[in-house]
Amino acid sequence: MSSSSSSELELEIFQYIDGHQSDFIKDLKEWVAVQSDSVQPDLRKEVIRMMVLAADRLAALGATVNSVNLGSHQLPNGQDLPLPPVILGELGKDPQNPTVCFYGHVDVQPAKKEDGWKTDPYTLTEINGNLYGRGATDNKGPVLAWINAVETFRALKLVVNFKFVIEGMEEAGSLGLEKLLEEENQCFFSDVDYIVISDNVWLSNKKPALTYGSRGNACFLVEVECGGKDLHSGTFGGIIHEPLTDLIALLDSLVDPTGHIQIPGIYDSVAALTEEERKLYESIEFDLEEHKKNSGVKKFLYGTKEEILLHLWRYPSLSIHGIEGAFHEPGIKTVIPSKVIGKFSIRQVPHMDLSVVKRQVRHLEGVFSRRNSPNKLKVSMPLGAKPWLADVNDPLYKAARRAIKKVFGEDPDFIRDGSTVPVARMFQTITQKSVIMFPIGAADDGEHSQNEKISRHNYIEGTKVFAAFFLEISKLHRHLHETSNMEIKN
Ligand SMILES: C[C@H](N)C(=O)N[C@@H](Cc1c[nH]cn1)C(=O)O
Ligand SMILES: [Zn+2]
Ligand SMILES: [Zn+2]
Repeated sequence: MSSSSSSELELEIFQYIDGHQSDFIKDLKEWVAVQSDSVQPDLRKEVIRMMVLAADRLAALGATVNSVNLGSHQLPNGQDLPLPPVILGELGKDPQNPTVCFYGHVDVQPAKKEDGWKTDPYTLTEINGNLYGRGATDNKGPVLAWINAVETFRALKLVVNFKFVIEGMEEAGSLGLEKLLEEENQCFFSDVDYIVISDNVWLSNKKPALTYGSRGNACFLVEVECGGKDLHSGTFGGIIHEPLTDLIALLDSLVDPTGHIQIPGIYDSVAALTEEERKLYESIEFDLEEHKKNSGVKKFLYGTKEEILLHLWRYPSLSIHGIEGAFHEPGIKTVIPSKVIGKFSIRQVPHMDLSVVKRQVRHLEGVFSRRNSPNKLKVSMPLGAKPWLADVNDPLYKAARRAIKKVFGEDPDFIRDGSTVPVARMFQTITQKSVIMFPIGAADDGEHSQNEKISRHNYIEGTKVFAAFFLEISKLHRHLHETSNMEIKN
């Protein structure tokens, strides 16, 4: 930590954080132990239990906590499932202080030991300075780092008013959240000055970063059905149009081997790359070999740093995620599945429009009709999140950059992210407040993957960075207000 220019208050705070490392890790262990997987319906109870834990943690901090009931949602099979509540928390109301609203989520992606985890995904395990467990970096670790930074301040002196938005459906598309934000815009958000999201990772394993843009995501289901039951492939194979064969042809029509999306018109509205941007990309430090090593693959689709960054941040991508209804167990089963559902998503970028993308995906209907199959095709887009882009000249970025410099001793990378935090764009559009993505996880944390982790270093120094940020944003905010008051007087 570079503390040459740190104030006494900062040093006191940093010492407090260092001295409470084991408490902070114990908290994370307790949270990781909850299987708050929002994707699998049978684990919804665990997500709701997790929301109670998070609400209790905020209440213990002294925050006023409102767990807002969002009702329920319907699954594609017609089953009704309760949505977890969204927590709106509040701590401090000093009109002299800026009000910073933090967003985080405490639901996680599915994880099973058999998927190839070295350790039990729901038992936080420290190996060589890394804390392994589902949700360690996405997003329980960063949420706790923020809460623990707030706790540190509360033990001393609050320089910021805090608000919290904690949800439990981010991994399933933040269902119900947009409506709540709209309803609360004139109430809960009316006195918020700044919004901070810490739900992504740095571009590098070691160098900190601040994120000013992210892609959106349009998720699609492609359902192909023949009769009402599975069939014996000896009795019916060769005489029927098989749903899985149709589906594979449909999925194959989406993207070519170079990664180019084959849906006509999909690239039409992608914002043109400016010369300034191109230069920016050239100047970004990015270790292609490190990134390849993190992914575990042998070769990327593109060979240069600039092409890789452009295809992650500036261009859309299409990924195929799975096929429901297809036989996937080990061994052989000579069956023809009667109904299969292909799942794919398109990460979109400015200025792509979700409704246009949805229309363009009707390309699948054309491919299907050329197959002359009597089967039933249904294409739907159950989820659509928009891309987000922020202004790096906002005071939020200045304060965060100073905090990073103070704690990590170097300036952050200014990056975009290829993944999606649906709430980023919602906050921006609905509240019109400034939003920053302020990651503390590293590029090799393995979000959504086996052996997800956050390093002890990032977790603890990340807590310090958030604490340093509170001081910086409070200084900057006061300065901005004094300057604007002077301008009014003159
Ligand atoms: C970046 C964030 N931690 C995350 O993982 N977001 C998910 C959200 C999502 C998008 N479509 C469906 N869920 C992601 O980018 O996959
Ligand atoms: Zn996340
Ligand atoms: Zn995630």
